[in-house]
Amino acid sequence: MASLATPTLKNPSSLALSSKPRLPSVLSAAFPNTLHFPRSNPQGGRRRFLIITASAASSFSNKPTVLVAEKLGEAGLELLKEFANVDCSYNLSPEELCTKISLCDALIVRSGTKVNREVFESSGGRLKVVGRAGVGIDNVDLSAATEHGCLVVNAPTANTVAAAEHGIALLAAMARNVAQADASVKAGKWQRNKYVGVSLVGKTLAVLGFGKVGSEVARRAKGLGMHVIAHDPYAPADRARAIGVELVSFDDALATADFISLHMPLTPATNKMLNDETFAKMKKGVRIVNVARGGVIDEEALVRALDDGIVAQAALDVFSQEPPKADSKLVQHERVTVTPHLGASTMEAQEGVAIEIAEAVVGALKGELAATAVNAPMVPAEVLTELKPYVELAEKLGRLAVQLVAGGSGVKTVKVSYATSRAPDDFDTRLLRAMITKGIIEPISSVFVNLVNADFTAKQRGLRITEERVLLDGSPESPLESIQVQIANVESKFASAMSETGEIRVEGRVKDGIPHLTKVGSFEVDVSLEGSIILCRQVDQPGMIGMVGSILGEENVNVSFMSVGRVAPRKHAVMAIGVDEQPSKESLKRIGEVPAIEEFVFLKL
Ligand SMILES: NC(=O)c1ccc[n+]([C@@H]2O[C@H](COP(=O)([O-])OP(=O)(O)OC[C@H]3O[C@@H](n4cnc5c(N)ncnc54)[C@H](O)[C@@H]3O)[C@@H](O)[C@H]2O)c1
Ligand SMILES: O=C(O)[C@H](O)COP(=O)(O)O
Repeated sequence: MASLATPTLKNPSSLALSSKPRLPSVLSAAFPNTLHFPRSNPQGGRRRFLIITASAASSFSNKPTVLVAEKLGEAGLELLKEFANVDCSYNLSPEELCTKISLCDALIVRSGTKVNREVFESSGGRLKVVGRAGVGIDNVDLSAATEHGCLVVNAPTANTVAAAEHGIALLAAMARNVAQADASVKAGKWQRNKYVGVSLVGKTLAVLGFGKVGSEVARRAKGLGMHVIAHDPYAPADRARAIGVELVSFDDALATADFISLHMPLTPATNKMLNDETFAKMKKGVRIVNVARGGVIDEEALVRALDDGIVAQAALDVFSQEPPKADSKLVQHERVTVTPHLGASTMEAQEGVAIEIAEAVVGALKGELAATAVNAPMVPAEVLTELKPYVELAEKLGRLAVQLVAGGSGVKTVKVSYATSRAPDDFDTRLLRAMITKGIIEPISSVFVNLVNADFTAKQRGLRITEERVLLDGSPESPLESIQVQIANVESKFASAMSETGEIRVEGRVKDGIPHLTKVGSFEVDVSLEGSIILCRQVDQPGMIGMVGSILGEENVNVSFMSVGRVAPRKHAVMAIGVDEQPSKESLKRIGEVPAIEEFVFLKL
């Protein structure tokens, strides 16, 4: 039975980008719908690349537009302006942000802008990068970013010292009532007995969250003569040992600390970590510093703990709502010292953060894989170069396999086998998996798939992709021998594509840098994966190639490749014909009418 149905390629024009002369061949081939620009690493380290989706080739012929929605240091702005049109629009309302965002390729924010789902939805697919000029990314909806294929980068290092210094400043100011005493003197009072403080030396400080800021706070607190302990479920013990800090359990930290300093990110797990229950476990008279995020403390519980005398004092730079309400009991509390989220606000840190984020955003727009990507895997440049032809092969095998499914839908279970002699830790399949996913999903949906959203998109569509490595003997010179893609639990419109075990099976390998289809079902074939392919199952007999070739030749369709795979002479054979042009329906019908041809399918790559 011949099949004339050809699934429509939803986005054939996307392939046009790959022939744009300005695209480096490695990356344009890797992601035809993407912009990829390599950039040298100023540190002289390994170059990394980011795969950025380009909604329109035309947007690249002009400069990209970067919206800077909060104040950014001059040095960073200068860097951005060398590459992009920069729109500095501060204090936008959420509605104004949503309106503007559809005209922007990148957005840079600090902690004051909520980059929520609506922002990504309003961007209409144009927004490629969100740059968070700082560490905390709790104001960016990462799930929504990933779903929209938008990369999020942050600037995780430049404000570490500033935040640690602010933590120490609050610690000392709180212990010595600096803010309260200052206000009192300015109010004309002289209350020396009222503002007697407590000493830091010899006291136990518990650092909760022993990351970059936490460890810098610990280092400084030790210099002040404090005994420092830390709790962090993920911190390496050797880092703590190197600073002379003991890692302890959460409960031990709470029970022994005279001072607690918070330095963990705000996540669902850390949200309201300090609450009525945990305050009850603290030493009476404990003092708390928070330069992390307001949300890690249940603020109403803190007011109760202050009033009950469990917490003697608190010094807070951050609040669950910023700015907090003017009549907030916590802010107005006499034993609470507050600052308006100033942790990162030093001249030096702001210049550093601005440069760090501008470099990350420009690099990302150029196609570099950002070292500070928050929601995408990083693939080193040399790995990309090596994988380039396999990346093409992976996408094309995905495209072929899905076009072989009867009706093109119902694809839920895909099994991918990589035949390789590389050790598992020397063989990263994320990019290949993303490309197979792209190949499978794009022809049958309107979804645009890239490295950022491939796994998410697969999961969302209920597509389960399992991977296995078939270990080969031999030299691991080339990363891969072959890739096999199997789709289970579906019918095929080309029965010969079914394997003995009932899956649609296609297999390919790279020959002289060109991806080839080498197996369909149980039939060995050999056709380069360029243009389009006609697969025919026929009774093996002389003259078949000539017969089909002349039908195509009559309408000037150029045959690029032909190969026949057969089970045995004069039995069934599968003929794979590569064509540069798409044959007309009439020609395809004539091929189907050749008596020896039992079934055929036309597949677009
Ligand atoms: N006030 C400011 O202006 C300012 C400035 C910089 C950073 N910050 C905040 O400080 C946070 C920390 O910054 P960083 O650069 O040190 O980040 P980091 O990622 O280097 O460190 C965070 C640490 O918290 C740990 N952690 C995670 N969950 C934890 C838990 N449940 N209990 C204890 N520890 C946990 C992590 O393992 C990590 O070591 C940021 O996320 C940001 O919210 C605030
Ligand atoms: O997470 C951070 O980096 C700090 O909270 C700084 O935030 P900011 O950029 O709004 O100063």
